[in-house]
Amino acid sequence: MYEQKVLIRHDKGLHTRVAAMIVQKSSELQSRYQVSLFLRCRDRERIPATNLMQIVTATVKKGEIVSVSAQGDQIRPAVWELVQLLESDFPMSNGRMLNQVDRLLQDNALTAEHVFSSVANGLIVTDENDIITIFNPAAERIMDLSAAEVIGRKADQVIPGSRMHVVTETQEAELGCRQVLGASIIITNRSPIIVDGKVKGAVAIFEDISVLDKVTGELQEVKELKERLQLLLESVQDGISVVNREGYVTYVNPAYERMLNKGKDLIIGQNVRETSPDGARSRALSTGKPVSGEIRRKSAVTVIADAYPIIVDGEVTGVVSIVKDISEVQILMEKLTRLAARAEYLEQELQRTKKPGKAFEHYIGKSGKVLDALAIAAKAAEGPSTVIIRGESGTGKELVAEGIHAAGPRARGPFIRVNCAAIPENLLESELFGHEKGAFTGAIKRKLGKFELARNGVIFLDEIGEMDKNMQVKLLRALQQKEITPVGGEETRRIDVKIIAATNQDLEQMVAEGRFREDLYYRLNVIPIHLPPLRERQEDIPLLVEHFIGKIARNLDKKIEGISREALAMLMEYPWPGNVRELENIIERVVTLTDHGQIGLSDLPVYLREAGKSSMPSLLGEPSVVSKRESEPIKNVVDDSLPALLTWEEYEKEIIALALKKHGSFNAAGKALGLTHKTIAAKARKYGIEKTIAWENG
Ligand SMILES: Nc1ncnc2c1ncn2[C@@H]1O[C@H](COP(=O)(O)OP(=O)(O)OP(=O)(O)O)[C@@H](O)[C@H]1O
Repeated sequence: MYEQKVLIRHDKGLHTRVAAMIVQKSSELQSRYQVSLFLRCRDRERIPATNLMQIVTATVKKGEIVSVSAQGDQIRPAVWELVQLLESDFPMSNGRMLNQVDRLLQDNALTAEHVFSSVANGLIVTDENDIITIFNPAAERIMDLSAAEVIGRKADQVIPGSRMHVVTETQEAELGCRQVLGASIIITNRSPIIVDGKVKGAVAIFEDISVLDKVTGELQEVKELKERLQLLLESVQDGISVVNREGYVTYVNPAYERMLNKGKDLIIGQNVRETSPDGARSRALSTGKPVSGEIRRKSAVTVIADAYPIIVDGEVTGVVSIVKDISEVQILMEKLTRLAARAEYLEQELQRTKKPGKAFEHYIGKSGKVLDALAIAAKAAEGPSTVIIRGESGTGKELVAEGIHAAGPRARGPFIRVNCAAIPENLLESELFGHEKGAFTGAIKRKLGKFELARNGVIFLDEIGEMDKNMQVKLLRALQQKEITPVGGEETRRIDVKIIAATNQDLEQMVAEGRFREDLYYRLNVIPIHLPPLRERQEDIPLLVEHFIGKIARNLDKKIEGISREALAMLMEYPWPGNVRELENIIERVVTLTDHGQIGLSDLPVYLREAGKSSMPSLLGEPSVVSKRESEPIKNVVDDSLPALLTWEEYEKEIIALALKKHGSFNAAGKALGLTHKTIAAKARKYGIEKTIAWENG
């Protein structure tokens, strides 16, 4: 770049009018020589030689050196001519030139005025006496004052809280001052105007930031709200996820990541329509309706999810889902269900009048048949094999089953008794295998079956011969596969129980008649134990009588010394169709009703005595209650014309037929004889006397 230095000789230096002449000349030279001209003084930046304001504010004095430079085509003549002007005395003789300079100055003044008027900020200028010289339209608007009434007057008199005079005095700028003016908030910069080191007044530029202030405040509130929400989302234990209208996951909180055991980088960006098209979120997105209570397995946990569509102006723009980990709850539910079922069972057991015995020592008997049976039972207790206990009603099958449980390795586990005859056929399956109603509600309404209740213990299937054939199939499957399927459920459950079945029925006969499945018979008949009827072990009667007298007297807090020889002989003679249960019942009644220390012949029920006389029991007295009216004539059931000795079965048939005739129902006849109604019914069927009762009862 070509540059030439010039010494300024003009007395007033480059003042306004001189500067205007330089600008005018430079414009002319630039267009004539196709160049751009610049001035530079005191090592400052170059300034365009056509910029009046910049030349004036450079305040170049007489005697200072100014560099003139140019860029473009003919730089030398252009620089030379401008140097000539700068070195001259700036003659004003040329009238044309004078006019042009004046116009330039006028234009510049108008431009400045226009700039002041158009700026959006308020502008106030005061002179060194605090007199307002400029008050632009924005200042009028913000201050609600008209320029006409304030220009020419002292600022601190017309502008409330004005500090222009302070700035003029101190010559120190005040920047970013916040000021409340009526309902508005104003921010002001005030600066002193210093020319040639002398203060010439002050300028204030200010703007109304009320709206900005309000927006800033709102923004701050939104920020705080966002922070709070963020904190909330991060600290809740429920998993939260958000998907957008296309189904892409856009947000997940840390709890959600934990539940999935995956970082959010792997989750965000997935599309739920692809990863889980039937899930709650996909459905809420497609239908625009909330989906709640959806149970899902996620990673290692079970969760319940609710999904809510985000609806903006009637359009679904995404979905928020809230997921709760219910694994713990499920475990607790499970425990609760188990405990509730167990409590219910125990309560039922308590209701039962019969007190269960503890182990084999409670099974009284020293006869060979009893010892044989107990030896097998003790062996059977050691292993896991299925046991079936056979014997007439009242022979103590349950007592032996309890003994097997108590003597075996599962003694610490439960002993669960199921009377297959007492439960209606349609309920037996759910009683044994349990039932459930749906995955979640099932956790509450689910009922555990006896097989599950007996886990780690023993299940005692009493009266197995009464089980209906459909149920026999299901039981067989359960025993073979060692697992059960609860009613209404799909999942199978392993069973871990020792099975003891019992029956007083002739299972072999039933198999032959097709009433009991052969395959189930073999599956159950692994270790059979036969309990002898009491009439086949008369030698045990004294032991049992002594045992029951002692036990019952203790319970009733009575002092009974024993039983007379005659009375005992009579008890030993009686055939005991109801076996030990009948004997126990009779002893209980005798002990209850007797008033003296030793039980004598007269304490025994009349029918026993009559049976003793004729070797046959009498049923027309009060067999179930010890008669207090022993003197009353008792009609002998046995016709004198009958042969003296009949077979046991003939006696039994006669006894049962008479009991049915007298009492009219299986139940009442059973009670009278100390037998269950099932046994009575079975025997009646066996002897073909059930029709009699139907006919008799009309
Ligand atoms: N050998 C025994 N020693 C002591 N008590 C016995 C004996 N046998 C049976 N009992 C008692 O007789 C009653 C009936 O016994 P249990 O219920 O075990 O008979 P069961 O053979 O299972 O009868 P059912 O076939 O009618 O169910 C019980 O109170 C039991 O305690």
